[in-house]
Amino acid sequence: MSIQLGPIQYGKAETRLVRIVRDTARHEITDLNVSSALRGPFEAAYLDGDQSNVLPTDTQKNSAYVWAKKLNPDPIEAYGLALAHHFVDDVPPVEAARIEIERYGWTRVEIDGRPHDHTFVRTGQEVRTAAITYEPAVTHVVQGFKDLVVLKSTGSHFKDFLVDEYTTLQPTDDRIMATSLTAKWRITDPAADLDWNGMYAGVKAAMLERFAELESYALQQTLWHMGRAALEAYPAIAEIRLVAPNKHHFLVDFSRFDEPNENEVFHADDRPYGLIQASAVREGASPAGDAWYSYTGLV
Ligand SMILES: O=c1[nH]c(=O)c2[nH]c(=O)[nH]c2[nH]1
Repeated sequence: MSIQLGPIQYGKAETRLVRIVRDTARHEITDLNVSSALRGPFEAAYLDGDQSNVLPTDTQKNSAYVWAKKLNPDPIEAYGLALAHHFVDDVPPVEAARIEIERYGWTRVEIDGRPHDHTFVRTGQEVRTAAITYEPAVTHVVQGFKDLVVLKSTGSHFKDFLVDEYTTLQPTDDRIMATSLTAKWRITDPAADLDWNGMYAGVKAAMLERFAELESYALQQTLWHMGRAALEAYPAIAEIRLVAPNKHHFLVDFSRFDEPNENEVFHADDRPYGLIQASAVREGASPAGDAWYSYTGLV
């Protein structure tokens, strides 16, 4: 019986770093969770415990800190690309690097309507994500977000579904649609001057507009149209993947009470939930390669 070593990668996961830009009295904050993974000829470390090719994960953590100092890590995609280039270009024998970043949002506290220079409040909205894979013959950036909680209180139907002897669900022409959306979109070999923050805001806005305006007959349909909206808005995006738990809101039965309940009071159930996944791919797009080969599973 022959047992072979399979695919390997190693690195430092979840380096929490906060960068303050304080060149003026008006500070800027970038709050990150950074993971790096190196890919290359590291078999000896696994097979024999030979560390001669192994750049310690502790060093990778330090590099994440130093690169956050060298350059303001905003946009996170440019920071991730620079860090990946460092590992591959400066550290033989590293052959490819994967950088995964979560960015937590902060906005300025407002006092008497004026944004404060150095006091911030965490935004409860989505976590922005980026995954950079530098190989180096090809570069993939997967930009995205997770935990974007959205809800529409009407404009959603679910009816005419397949029914068998176990089906109890009632059809509806007016329900709440809500989800906590994860979206990731791939740009392969991005242009050097790509406006990452602009693309992020634009994709999010395009998807939210479609979510709001599409008369929905299923979460599946809504996701497909949201994904299409992103690809329509940005030709540089090769494909997009969406994951959406259907956050069910069940109408509370008021038949025992002396009150009507005309789609006004719901029970927000947390589990089980439908879990709907979708993707949209541009025809003729460059191949995905290892763009989706994840390290931490966080982004
Ligand atoms: O949008 C929906 N898609 C489904 O597949 C489904 N299944 C279900 O029970 N409710 C819903 N809603």
